[in-house]
Amino acid sequence: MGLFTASPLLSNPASFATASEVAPISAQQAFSGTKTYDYIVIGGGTAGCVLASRLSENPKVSVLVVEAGGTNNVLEAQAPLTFGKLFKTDKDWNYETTPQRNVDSRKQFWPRGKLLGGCSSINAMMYHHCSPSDYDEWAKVYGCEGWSYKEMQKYFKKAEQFTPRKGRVPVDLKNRGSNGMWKTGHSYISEIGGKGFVGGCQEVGIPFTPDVNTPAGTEGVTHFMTFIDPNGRRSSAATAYLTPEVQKRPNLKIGVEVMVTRVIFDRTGSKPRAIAIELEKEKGGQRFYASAKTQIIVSGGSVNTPQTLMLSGIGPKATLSKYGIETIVDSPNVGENLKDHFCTTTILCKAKPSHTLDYLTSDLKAMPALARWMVTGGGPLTNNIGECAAFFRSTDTRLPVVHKLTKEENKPKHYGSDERAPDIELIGTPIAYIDHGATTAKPGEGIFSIVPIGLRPKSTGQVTISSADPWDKAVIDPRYWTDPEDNDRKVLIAGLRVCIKVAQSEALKPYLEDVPKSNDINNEWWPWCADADKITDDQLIAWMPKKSFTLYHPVATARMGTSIENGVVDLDLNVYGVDGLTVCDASIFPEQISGHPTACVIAVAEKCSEILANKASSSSSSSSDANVSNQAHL
Ligand SMILES: Cc1cc2nc3c(=O)[nH]c(=O)nc-3n(C[C@H](O)[C@H](O)[C@H](O)COP(=O)(O)OP(=O)(O)OC[C@H]3O[C@@H](n4cnc5c(N)ncnc54)[C@H](O)[C@@H]3O)c2cc1C
Repeated sequence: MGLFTASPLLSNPASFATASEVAPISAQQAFSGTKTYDYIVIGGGTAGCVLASRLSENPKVSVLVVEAGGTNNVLEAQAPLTFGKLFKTDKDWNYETTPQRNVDSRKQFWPRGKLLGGCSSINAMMYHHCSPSDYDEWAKVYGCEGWSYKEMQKYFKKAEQFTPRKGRVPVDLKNRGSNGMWKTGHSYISEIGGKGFVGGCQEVGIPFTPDVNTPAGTEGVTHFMTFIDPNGRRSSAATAYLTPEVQKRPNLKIGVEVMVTRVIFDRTGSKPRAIAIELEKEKGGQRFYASAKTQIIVSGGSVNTPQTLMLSGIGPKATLSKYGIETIVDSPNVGENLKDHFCTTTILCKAKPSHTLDYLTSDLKAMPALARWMVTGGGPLTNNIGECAAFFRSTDTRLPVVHKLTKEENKPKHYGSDERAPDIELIGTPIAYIDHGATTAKPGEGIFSIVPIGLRPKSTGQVTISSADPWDKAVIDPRYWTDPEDNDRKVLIAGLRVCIKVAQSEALKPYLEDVPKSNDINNEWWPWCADADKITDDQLIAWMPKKSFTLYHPVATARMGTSIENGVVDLDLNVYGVDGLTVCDASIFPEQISGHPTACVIAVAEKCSEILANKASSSSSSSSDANVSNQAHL
């Protein structure tokens, strides 16, 4: 076990795993015949980086983390505004859903990060605890004792290192963490967003709140906090938790550009026990194995985690049998209960180009901003796109615009996690956000984008497999807008009506151009250019699916529950039916939370690391077997 030289990232599996044509079948065989660690983390993404870092803090244990993608050391994963340039590259799993029957039968593009840091390296950096009642719901409604907001707060704080920024509305520092590994603060905010959009939200009755991440809840309109470091760089889970110092730890190995194809079990005992992982560098290539004495943790994210579990024999028996996979545990909830956040088509307002960031989509015009960012760490390239947002309830009677114009049968029910928790978010963006950023404003034109998001969907989807081949993509069917009450769409009608009023507010006017009035839903500026009071529900319903899109927040596909009947993992995140296997990522959320999930994933991973460390120390202190060694076997 020596210190690493050269790059600590290992892309040759032979340097951290053992080549073999056959998988080990017993713990004894695995631990004597393959490279062995105490912990193996599958996926060096958002949760995986936290786990690898925290577990390897104990120099007595050895940790291997294996990431299918490569390094996060690329400009687009560092300069906040540029993350969209990683979509559809080799840093993206580049998923697509099945055709969504209630969304014009369109397939939906689902980017997921395929690099160290996972989605936290390619996302919009919006830092959000969501609603405190979301976690109380986990505890009270889903029986997940130990996961209430009061209990989670400690992990949010443990993770965070907040740096106040001059010139920003001050926040109460008692609610912010100061000693954590993950850096948070405020990014560049445009005037059109910070004053125009925020002022517009206030005009319609949404109060300003400087901090949506406090025990007081998340209602209001805010200048979003981001995960940005004081040098203007993205603070992803990789940059925060796998720092150069952490990467050099002799007890941590980081494998990259290698796929974990399945988990291997010892089935000689009364209960199957996870003992090893199988790896491949490319489809049909040499197989490698690495073993774990203490625990294997699956952190592949909400799409890949259920896929890996199913390929390993844990999932609905009928699905596994269909593809000739031997069932280790018939676990009916693997891949089920999928919830995502879904947006309507974006409302586009024609803005004065000097007030938006559309010019930065031209590489040439972006050069001065790039130079500024590289030298000072400041300027518009630190904008995170989701710079300002508002959270409110679709049934809030203080927002009469929601109700006055909506037909009785289209009025939504509020399914927030408590009576005060939001079910709608509006995001205001100083740039054209169309087709996930792929369609830009015309040269010389400026666009301010506003979009509502349904935060508490009732539509429930599925992730499943289409074969036993790990290189075949998982099948994703979120079943958007299919809930029996059609409430998901009704919530968005309410959201759109508020958006339109904000778009037409006095506060935004000084930043916008004039366009001719039109009531034609095919006009590029509709519904901003229409008479808000004459827009019908039917028009909104016809328009909203045209370019509606995911907000990239799938959860719950390996959810935590009180038994295998309602969950995949128990309250310590152990997989039901086997020993030695944990899941830790967004897939374990029992229910969708009302906002942006990265902070929650990181808090969950902080808690999971603590659970695992406590478990190891209690079993080593109670173990009577003096030969059981916690030392690395590299
Ligand atoms: C474009 C975009 C914008 C977003 N914006 C925000 C935002 O502003 N704020 C916010 O809070 N959230 C945002 N999110 C959501 C948030 O980033 C994710 O919910 C969260 O990061 C998920 O963390 P995770 O650990 O569950 O999965 P991931 O971070 O996706 O990690 C999974 C990791 O496992 C790896 N992996 C998967 N399978 C294997 C395998 N078989 N072998 C080896 N490695 C494997 C993957 O490559 C990946 O690195 C956004 C997401 C996206 C995609």
